[in-house]
Amino acid sequence: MEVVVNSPNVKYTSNYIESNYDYHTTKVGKKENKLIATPHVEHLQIRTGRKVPKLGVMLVGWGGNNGSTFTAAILANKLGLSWPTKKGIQHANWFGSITQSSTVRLGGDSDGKDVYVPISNLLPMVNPDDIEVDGWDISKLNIADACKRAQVLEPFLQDQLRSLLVDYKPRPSIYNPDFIAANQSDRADNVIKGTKKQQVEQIMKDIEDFKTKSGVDQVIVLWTANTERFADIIPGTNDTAANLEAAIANDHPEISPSTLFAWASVKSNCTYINGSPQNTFVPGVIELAEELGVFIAGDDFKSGQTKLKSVLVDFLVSAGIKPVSIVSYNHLGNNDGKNLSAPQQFRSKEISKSNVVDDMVESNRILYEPGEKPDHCVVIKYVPYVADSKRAMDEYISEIMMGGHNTLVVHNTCEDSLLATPLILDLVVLAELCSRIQFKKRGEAVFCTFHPVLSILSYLCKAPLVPNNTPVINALCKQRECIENVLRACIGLSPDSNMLLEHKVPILMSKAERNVETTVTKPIKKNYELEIKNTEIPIKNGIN
Ligand SMILES: NC(=O)c1ccc[n+]([C@@H]2O[C@H](COP(=O)([O-])OP(=O)(O)OC[C@H]3O[C@@H](n4cnc5c(N)ncnc54)[C@H](O)[C@@H]3O)[C@@H](O)[C@H]2O)c1
Ligand SMILES: O=P([O-])([O-])O[C@@H]1[C@@H](O)[C@H](O)[C@@H](O)[C@H](O)[C@@H]1O
Repeated sequence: MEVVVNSPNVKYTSNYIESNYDYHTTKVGKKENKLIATPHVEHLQIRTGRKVPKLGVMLVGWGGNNGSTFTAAILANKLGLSWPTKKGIQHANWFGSITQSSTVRLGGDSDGKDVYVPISNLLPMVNPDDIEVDGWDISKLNIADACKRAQVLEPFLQDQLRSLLVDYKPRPSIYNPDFIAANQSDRADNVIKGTKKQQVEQIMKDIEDFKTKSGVDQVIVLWTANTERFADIIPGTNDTAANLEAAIANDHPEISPSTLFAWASVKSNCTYINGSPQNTFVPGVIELAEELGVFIAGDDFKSGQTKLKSVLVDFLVSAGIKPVSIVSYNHLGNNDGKNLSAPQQFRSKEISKSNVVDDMVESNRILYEPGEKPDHCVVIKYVPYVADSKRAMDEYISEIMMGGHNTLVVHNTCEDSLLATPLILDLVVLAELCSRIQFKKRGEAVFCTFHPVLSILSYLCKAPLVPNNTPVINALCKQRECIENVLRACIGLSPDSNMLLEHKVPILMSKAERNVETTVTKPIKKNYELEIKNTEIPIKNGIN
């Protein structure tokens, strides 16, 4: 059901949803041994384009487990397919996608009951059924055969899609054996020859060719190819846009395929998203994106073990419990696992999986001294037999009061690609939506967009890429609230504070809830009356 906001601060025109939104924050300063908290408000005008474009998604690594599964899922949902399984009939769905399968609390009805709506009802979003898919792979296998190779989807479903998927053929791609595991070389039968400059030119031609042939209005390029080793950041080579452009022209060996794809995409005015952990976004690419105002986002889909970690550690630390040892082991047998069995590629993944607790640890100086962190160990092993069915085992040891310990052990088995595929959808749907959202301070003339480094997509990434000198947030609940509350602001609704005072304070409660009239008239005791203005919070034993 569509959501229409009844407010003088929200206007629906034929082209935009416009909202006057007061953005409230708290500025904190220090004065002697006090922290001074000062409420601050920015009076904003936000407008969201109502026309949803026809979206094209070009996947790098299209023939992989994630890429082929994503393509099959788009068609299976579009065609409303179902298939028999040993437990009965299974219908296509998008479980695991927040835009397709999650809801938000809109507010309370006249009976005081919470009203929840699909998150996609808040603002006009791309319908997955309308997405056109294309892409590249170093393996020339068509997508029907790629699905078979991936061993992710049931044969009964694959059989229904084969006649369609067989016509999806990945475009030749940029292959550089120096950046992915040597064990991937047997797949590389579909590569673009030539210099790096020629390869970039071909990628840009491919994007234009896809646009022309598909008739899409907008293209988003997303990397779901193999994890690459980290590239060295070399001053004079990839540290600025100009130097990177020159390095590409000079065929510099340290420019990775993923950076070439990012460069070509940004030059083609296409949002580029990195679903893998490598440092595709060298400073030269970030500078180009900022100069051209093109969105980039990443890194590394946050799909399973790490997603849970960004909830569990947040829960423990915010409960005043101190995680002191985190060991995350998993084994899997898909091609991703095969590629990650090589040390340099594993190192990329180890980095993205290891930094996810930093913000939560940093938030609590009662538990942790400056610089103190839990032991954190990441292990990934390749065991072919389990294929895409990843087995993850985690152990969390925490200190509780008076020298006690709490040990949480988690065992998690999942088809890894079925956790990542819905994230690909959310990344492209939300990135496209963000391209239609603009902000300005009330009274000013010019609207601006989000910063080109689209950190609002952090919820979907293990190692969020954020604008320089801005905070990296990994706590999943905060990341999800960020998305929810930005969408609410676009339709003039305040953040859901979860205070629910309307159910706690008699003067706000409904008559039915109050049921004892006298509590409303009960005099408020003097010492409860607080004057809240520039609240001064004394600093206790050095804790800010
Ligand atoms: N749960 C998940 O599946 C998950 C979670 C987080 C991150 N990731 C990352 O997503 C990526 C894809 O995962 P997957 O399971 O689909 O892996 P996959 O190995 O099945 O697919 C990768 C595909 O990329 C292709 N490829 C490699 N180099 C290429 C290049 N330069 N250009 C074009 N294609 C290239 C390979 O041929 C392969 O088809 C990996 O980097 C993985 O680490 C996956
Ligand atoms: O998202 P997550 O489950 O923490 O991490 C996953 C790893 O556990 C897995 O070994 C790897 O193959 C996937 O690419 C993904 O990165």
